[in-house]
Amino acid sequence: MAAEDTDVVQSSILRRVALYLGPEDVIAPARELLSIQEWTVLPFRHIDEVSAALRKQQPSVGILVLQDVDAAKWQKHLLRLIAQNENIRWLALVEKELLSQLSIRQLIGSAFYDYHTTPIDPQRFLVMLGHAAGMAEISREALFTSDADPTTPEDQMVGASKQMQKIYQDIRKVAATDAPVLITGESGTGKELTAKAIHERSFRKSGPFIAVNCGALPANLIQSELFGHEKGAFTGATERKIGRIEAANGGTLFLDEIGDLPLDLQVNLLRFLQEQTIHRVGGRDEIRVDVRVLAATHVNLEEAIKGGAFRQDLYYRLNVLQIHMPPLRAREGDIPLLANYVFHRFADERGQRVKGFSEDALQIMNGYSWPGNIRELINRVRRAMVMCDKILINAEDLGLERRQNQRARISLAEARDVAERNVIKAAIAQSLGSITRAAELLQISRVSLYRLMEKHGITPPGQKDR
Ligand SMILES: Nc1ncnc2c1ncn2[C@@H]1O[C@H](COP(=O)(O)OP(=O)(O)OP(=O)(O)O)[C@@H](O)[C@H]1O
Repeated sequence: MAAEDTDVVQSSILRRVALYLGPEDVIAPARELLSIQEWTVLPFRHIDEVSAALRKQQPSVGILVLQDVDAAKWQKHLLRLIAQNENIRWLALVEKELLSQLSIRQLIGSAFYDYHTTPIDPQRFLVMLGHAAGMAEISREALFTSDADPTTPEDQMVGASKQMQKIYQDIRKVAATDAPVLITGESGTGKELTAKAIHERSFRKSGPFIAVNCGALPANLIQSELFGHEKGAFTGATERKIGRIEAANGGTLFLDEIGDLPLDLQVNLLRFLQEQTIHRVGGRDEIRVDVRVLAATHVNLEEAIKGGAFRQDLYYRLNVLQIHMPPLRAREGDIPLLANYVFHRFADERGQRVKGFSEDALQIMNGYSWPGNIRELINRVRRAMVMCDKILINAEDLGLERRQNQRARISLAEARDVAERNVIKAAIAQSLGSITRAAELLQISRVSLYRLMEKHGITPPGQKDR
């Protein structure tokens, strides 16, 4: 995947994310409409925070409140931000009186996509925001879309967190080689999607992508499923069958749950990886096959090797390159993006009144640990979209509040602990990792926040939670 493709992949979802630098009361009148129209507005107090956020997020629109006449200062700030990400469309919010200043008019004319005078007229402001996002997307596409990127909506990888930026980089790097890749990570983190992305960015992209779930096939069928069989090879083999490895000729074979492959088949697979040839079951001929193998596992294969369930030599063969998919709870800022993505992708399934998520739902989603990762998020949001009969989906529609209620047998102290931890994690996520901002949101000092993070085992952003 070219660096630019990552932007294409992200562009459709980041359309409705805007950075906002200015006092809350200026944008407050538009808050309700923003929420109904499914905009995520990320608030900031200082220009340095905006700049830091741009290293992690790539929204389509930035909104700056120009509060004073120091046009030179704003110009400097803006040039810095534009240099960081030239795809963002910047909008100015400015008091009518300030517009009489020539320097401010020059600044707006030269560096901003559009402006709006305060106090905000929510309807007009939302139209302007929509145009800016649309333009950002069009120019992104014009710059980056190429015929070489066959990404379909179903295969889109959504995520702007630094953890996902690293995955996009890794995909790009391994796609340029033909070596096996082992993709590790918890269930539902996107291992198969990553395998497809590697295939689609490799020189094999016009060949087949064949996925086999080694855990889902019965042991007695798996050999013929993978290697094929000749007619009469065993009872019931009435026809010659081409196996999945052969079917992947010229393309990529994705072996999911490789840790479930029986030991005897691990030997056969190893031979194939070493020699690039196979024998169909019951066949004598050696068949040459040109296939790249990608494998995935959610179990620790090193442990499986120690326990004798997995061959070390096969592990070394498969693990030439490795990509580790981060769990959703560690992907800073991606939960609201994914929730909105699912909301749009399955738009035709949702109740007619449903227009988006309540603040409360977004907060609870941010603080939840998502043991089933993205697959669980997709399921919960889809179900909520169908079941919700209000304008905004709330925590109960997502089945998350109910889960907490089910824990009613825990003590009050434990419940407080859980709530405290969740609120802190949500504030840190909402602040894109800025401890200062998170402390402000929580209305406590930075020192107290660090103490509470220590208490709950929440590590500062950039490190993994304990
Ligand atoms: N970054 C992402 N953006 C959007 N959708 C995603 C993303 N990652 C995964 N998904 C979706 O989440 C679901 C689970 O992904 P996938 O099957 O790739 O996970 P997996 O890690 O292979 O799961 P398992 O270990 O259970 O096989 C799929 O519907 C996939 O399309």
